[in-house]
Amino acid sequence: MAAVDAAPAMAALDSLLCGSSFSSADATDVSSNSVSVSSTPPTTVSPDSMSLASDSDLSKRETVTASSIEAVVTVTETTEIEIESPQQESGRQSPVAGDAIVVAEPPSSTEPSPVSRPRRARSSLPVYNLSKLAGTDVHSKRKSKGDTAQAKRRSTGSDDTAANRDNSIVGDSIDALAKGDARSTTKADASRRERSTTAPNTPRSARIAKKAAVSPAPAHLTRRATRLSGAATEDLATKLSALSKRGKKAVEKEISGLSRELLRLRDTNEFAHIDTRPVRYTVWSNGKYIDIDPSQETPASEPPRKKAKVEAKKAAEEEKSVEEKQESAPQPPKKRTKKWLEKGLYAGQDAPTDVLKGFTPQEKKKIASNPELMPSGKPNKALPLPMYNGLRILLNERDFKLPFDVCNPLPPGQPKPTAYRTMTKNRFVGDAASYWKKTPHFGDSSTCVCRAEDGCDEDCQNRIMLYECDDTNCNVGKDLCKNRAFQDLQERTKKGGRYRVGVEVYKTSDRGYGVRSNRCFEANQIIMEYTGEIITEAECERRMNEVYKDNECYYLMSFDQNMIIDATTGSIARFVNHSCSPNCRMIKWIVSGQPRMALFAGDRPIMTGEELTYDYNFDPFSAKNVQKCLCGSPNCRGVLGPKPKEVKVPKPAKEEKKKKVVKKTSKKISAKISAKGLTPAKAAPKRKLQDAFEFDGDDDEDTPATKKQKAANGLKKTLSSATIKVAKGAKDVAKGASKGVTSIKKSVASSISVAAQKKTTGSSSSSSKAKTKATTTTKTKTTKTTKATATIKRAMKSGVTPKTIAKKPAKSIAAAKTKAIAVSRSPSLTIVAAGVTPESSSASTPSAKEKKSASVSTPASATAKRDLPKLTISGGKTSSRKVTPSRKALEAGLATGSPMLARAAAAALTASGSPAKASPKIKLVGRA
Ligand SMILES: C[S@@+](CC[C@H](N)C(=O)[O-])C[C@H]1O[C@@H](n2cnc3c(N)ncnc32)[C@H](O)[C@@H]1O
Repeated sequence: MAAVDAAPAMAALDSLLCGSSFSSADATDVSSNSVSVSSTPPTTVSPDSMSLASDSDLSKRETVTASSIEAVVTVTETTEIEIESPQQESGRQSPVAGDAIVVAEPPSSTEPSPVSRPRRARSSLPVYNLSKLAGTDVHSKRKSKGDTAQAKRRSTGSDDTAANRDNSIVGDSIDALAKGDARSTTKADASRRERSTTAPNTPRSARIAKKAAVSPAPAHLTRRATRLSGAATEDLATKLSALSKRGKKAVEKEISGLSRELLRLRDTNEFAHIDTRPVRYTVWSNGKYIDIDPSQETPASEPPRKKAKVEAKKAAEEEKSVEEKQESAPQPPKKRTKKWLEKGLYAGQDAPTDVLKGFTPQEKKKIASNPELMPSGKPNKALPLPMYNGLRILLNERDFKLPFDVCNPLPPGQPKPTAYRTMTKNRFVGDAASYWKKTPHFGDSSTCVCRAEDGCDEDCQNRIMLYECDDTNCNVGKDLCKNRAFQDLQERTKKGGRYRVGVEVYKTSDRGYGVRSNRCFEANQIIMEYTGEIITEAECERRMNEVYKDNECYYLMSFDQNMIIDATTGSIARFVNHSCSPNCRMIKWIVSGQPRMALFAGDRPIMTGEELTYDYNFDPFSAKNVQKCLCGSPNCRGVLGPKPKEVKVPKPAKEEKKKKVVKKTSKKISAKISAKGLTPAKAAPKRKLQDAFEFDGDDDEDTPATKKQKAANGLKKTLSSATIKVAKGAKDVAKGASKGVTSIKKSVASSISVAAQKKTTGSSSSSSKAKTKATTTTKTKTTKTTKATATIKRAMKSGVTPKTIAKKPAKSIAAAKTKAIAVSRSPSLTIVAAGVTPESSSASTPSAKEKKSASVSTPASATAKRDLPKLTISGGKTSSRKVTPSRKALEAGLATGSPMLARAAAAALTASGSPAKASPKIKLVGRA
């Protein structure tokens, strides 16, 4: 052992230090105690080969021991084990064990070795006590009996770190190796032994401790204890200085490298097992991940930087808000502006301009004497008084109540039809479009002759003809023109909203759905357009048989050119119910050359909340198709059918024949429709020729003003009857106006196309002449596909300028305020003859005498004529007004639906020196 070479020792040390921190711990394996603690002991003790080796083997083993530290360790271990073998316990001493002990004994006899112990003591030691080796003997009985020494050991041991212990041992080993003598080695061994004595849980240690307690510990023991308690590193450094350069470097390198690395690691959160990542709370619902708003997460989960940012932001915001507060503080609080309700009971209805209208002179005096009652001229921003009675109420100082719905006329949430598809514009479907294009019969409008001050009022020729003014046919201009109902409607409803639209569908108690007003409407004001799909008769038939066969209600209405509007997909006007005393009318107008249907208010204003109705006036064709009318008006006819007069009026046999032929073409479909549900549209009555000129039953109730309005708005007529009327009217006009009209092909026309062209030659001076060409095309329809056209062409020179032609009749019409010439287009084509209101149409029929003299022929209804206003021409003085022949012709022409034809006829009349020229006055005979 003394001959141990330093080089292999250093190499061994090197290998010991090159590893983890546990490498140095492994170095403690040189201690037998360490071995016994760290290694897994066998459960049964049996002498190994080394313990049984003979003396002769000893020399060999020593050589091995000298060759490497590991060998030394092995030997030592073996020695230790041998010492504690049960064979020794039985008194049989192994030579190896004895030798080993001898080697470990210090040479000096004066200094007792701390590790030397009596053989007796050694033999009494238990061999391989598992609990001791594993360190679990602290829980043994001895501990519970108050083994203070053991407790002390344990507390001492807890102070010592493993590293210190290891270092001290390594230091001892190095020390010994560096000295290179046996004594040093022995000393190192002794230190190992001493180390083993400090190891806990061995009875031997306990005994040593007892000894130490009795006698003071030797100096070297004290020093070693100090070393074990923490000064070992310094010692190590001191001792390393004794090493050779190479060894020192190697050791320093390893140690310093390790410590640096450890230092670096120690500062990391990872090393300290600190998780700084934010905790994200995840929520899963029904197998889906729900992302939580990060702002809802606990602030603790925010990383510090983010937290700092958020805090800074918050602080900035607070500062800002404080600044704002400071800034806003001195400012006076904003004045709240009251928003007044403008809608309600009077929505859409202008207040009367003349507040004194209708007051008696006494009342007027009273009002004048009380200036408070007189209107100040300032706009009234308060809740208005009842519009027409307000002033009177104030005057008489009466109490009054405003209706409950003055500001909220209709409660919301009305039930609506399920299949509720709307269409705001007509749409041609199938063949309808192509067929429609072939007959541009409405392109004959000419510019009206109204003046700015007139503003296209009731005397506007476009209005009379039910042509809407636009940029192409208006003399007044958009700003002043009042004949633009459809444009007004579009503007009104463009923005939407219930008050602008003004109508809503609601559920009636007994007639299915209906439509009521959401606002007020003036008399004759446009309310809504009747739109839908424009289809041919064939398509209508197909739909009736295939699509609507199970329907209870149909929304089909005869329109124009044998077409039908199917409003199943269309505007809500289709829900308007019938009434025998309606407050509205359905009228067809020509807008930009195209026919359009719309619902207009009747002759009296409509108040908010009223149900809107019009007279279907359709022919059920069969008694079994008759539906009971539930309108509830006093003059209810009892059924949804034509007006009684229309049924009562006897018809000449000749006309009956004609009508029968006409009916053939459309009866088939109409009958089907009426059989299915008696809708107003398809089942529209086939008006008889004279029906178009008959009065309604409520004629007597109508004032002249009412009649005028009615005349201006027209009356629905059926396709076939209108055709006849037009054909006949055209013929009569031609006869009466000039007798120069070549011919009109009489036919059972389904429609009439009247085109008129005005050709003006020369300047606007009085010498200039106008050339007017009037063409009337009558389409015959004996079958659906055949058409016969009769064209009347007349080009005549007129002695009057176009201005004369145009203005004279206009003026004449304006003068006749009590009468109106109206052409009303019903779903097929409705014509109201000159001087005839829709309701008084039968009264317009001139007498036979008048027919002869005036040549103005309208289909007659002899029964009513005496009661009705008549338009006639006489050579004498007129009782009411004077009308030129051209006016007469114009009026007659208007009856056919074409102002141009009328003008042409008038020109012809003038030029041909007809009786009309000789007696150019038209006598308008009013009702008695
Ligand atoms: C075009 S729809 C009108 C809207 C219909 N009420 C609805 O709910 O769809 C026509 C049908 O309404 C019913 N109707 C309309 N006015 C009526 C009245 N005055 N009396 C009874 N039924 C009426 C009839 O059934 C008629 O066939």
